[in-house]
Amino acid sequence: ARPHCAAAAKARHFKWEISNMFWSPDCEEKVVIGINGQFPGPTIRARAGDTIHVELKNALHTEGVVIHWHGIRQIGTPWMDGTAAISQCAINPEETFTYRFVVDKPGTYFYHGHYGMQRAAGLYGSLIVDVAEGEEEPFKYDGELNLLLSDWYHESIHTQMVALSSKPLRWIGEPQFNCSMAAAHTPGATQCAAVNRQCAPVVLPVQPNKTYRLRVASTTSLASLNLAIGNHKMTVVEADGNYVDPFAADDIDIYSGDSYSVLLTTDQDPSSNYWVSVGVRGRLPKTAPALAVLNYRPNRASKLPALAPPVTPAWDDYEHSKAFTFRIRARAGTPPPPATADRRIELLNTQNRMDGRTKWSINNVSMVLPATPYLGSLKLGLKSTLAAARPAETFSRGYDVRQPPANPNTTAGDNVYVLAYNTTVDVVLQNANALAHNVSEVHPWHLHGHDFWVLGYGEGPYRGDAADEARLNLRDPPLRNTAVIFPYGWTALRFVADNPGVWAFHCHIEPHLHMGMGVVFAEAVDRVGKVPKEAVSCGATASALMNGDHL
Ligand SMILES: O=C1O[C@H]([C@@H](O)CO)C(O)=C1O
Repeated sequence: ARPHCAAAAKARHFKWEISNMFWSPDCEEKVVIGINGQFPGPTIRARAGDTIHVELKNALHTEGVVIHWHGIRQIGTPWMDGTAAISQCAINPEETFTYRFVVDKPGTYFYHGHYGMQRAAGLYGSLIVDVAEGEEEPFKYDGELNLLLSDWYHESIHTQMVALSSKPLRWIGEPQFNCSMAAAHTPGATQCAAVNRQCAPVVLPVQPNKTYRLRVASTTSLASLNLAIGNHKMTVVEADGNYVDPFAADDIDIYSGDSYSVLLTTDQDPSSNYWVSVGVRGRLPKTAPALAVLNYRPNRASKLPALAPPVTPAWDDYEHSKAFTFRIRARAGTPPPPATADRRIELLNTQNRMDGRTKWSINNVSMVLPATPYLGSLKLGLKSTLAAARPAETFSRGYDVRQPPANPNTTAGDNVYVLAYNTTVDVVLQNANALAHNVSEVHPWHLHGHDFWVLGYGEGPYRGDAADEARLNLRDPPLRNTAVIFPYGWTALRFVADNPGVWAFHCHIEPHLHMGMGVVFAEAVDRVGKVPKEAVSCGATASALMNGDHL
């Protein structure tokens, strides 16, 4: 027996400089936001229990920046969540801010910009947390592979943000070319030869007859994706940093904000390489599938696979998507949800018009973020932080989710829900028809500060009656931080408000968040510990601090 070593949690220090730089993600030179001259940013690797220190210098010339640690709950450190206008002030050019937080749970995570649309400018990277020293994963593997999926636009995010805020809307359209860094082998895209390392095809090197843990996460701006590997099955074992009941799949769906681990056994003809295909889901695929190479060593990586790339399911095959999603169940041993909730918040997702612009609204209010981050202003109890009225807890049962809104006019608001400490909260996300007839899109919703149990899904309007209740799974619902709503459907989530802070909950599609598709949970703010001044010294909070108020 191995002597049990006392938890050897480490402090892991990183020094980052964030700057704009020329890069060619798909062999066409553009400007990306890079970290230490790298795109995507450096991978952070740590063990559960470690403390991450990222000393971040903003070297963008004229823009603020923040980094959100997607999937890390920031228990006790809500000021380190990295959401501009919510958990902290944007870090000004030439300023340095140090993120310090504990990664308490093993899993596949990532980090990304959370100010304006900076994620879509390429500001992201992987964050992988291994089990604590001396502990073991509940499955075995011989090696590991990691894919961080993204999409890419040739227009700058500045152009995109102006277009999205224009009267009338100038929709940014579908991503220009690639769905991942792996795009270079896309049939027809001959300009993407592997001569330019910045757009060279991704190669996943493997040995025959081994089992690999493939980590996959999606930080796409818009696209929902599906991943398939020629002739290989995958066994899904982890979702969003939580173990799931293992199940085999030929292909997996990955929405923006999702992460998975799958086990892959290299039991195919070792004289060949195999294609990994990444295709678009849920929206007309104007972007060709991206390809990576599963390279059975010692074959050369450039040896073309004998088989054609696997064809990912049709973009609008929602039955396929649902079948995959519904198979995701918690692994035995996962904490079960409380049997009942104290509060149910029902959120109707609609596309609307406001003053000639196109917006996304929640219960007919489109979210706008304040000049002063909530964590400071609410902690100080500054008057006029919130509007007089709190947002609606539900929507009219008479609303026809199958039709475009009868009255498309919407208003703007803070969408801040105040949650009492330790209450159990149910959220029902209700999808609806967009402005155009017969259009209802997929929206992946991401919650900061928590995992939630995904209790269930339904078609059409949620009524909260016995039939809807019967659809809820209280036995083995998966814990996740991102959950999708399918077209015209609803999704029910449950979480316990046990992490004081101010947390964003929003559609992870970057342009949709920009268009107002989100809410904020102000959770037991009176119980938030001492907020570091450097996180919230701006706007009305800075004035109050100068006047002698204390955080
Ligand atoms: O927000 C969106 O706007 C467009 C379309 O609805 C209007 O052009 C689209 O596809 C979105 O997802």
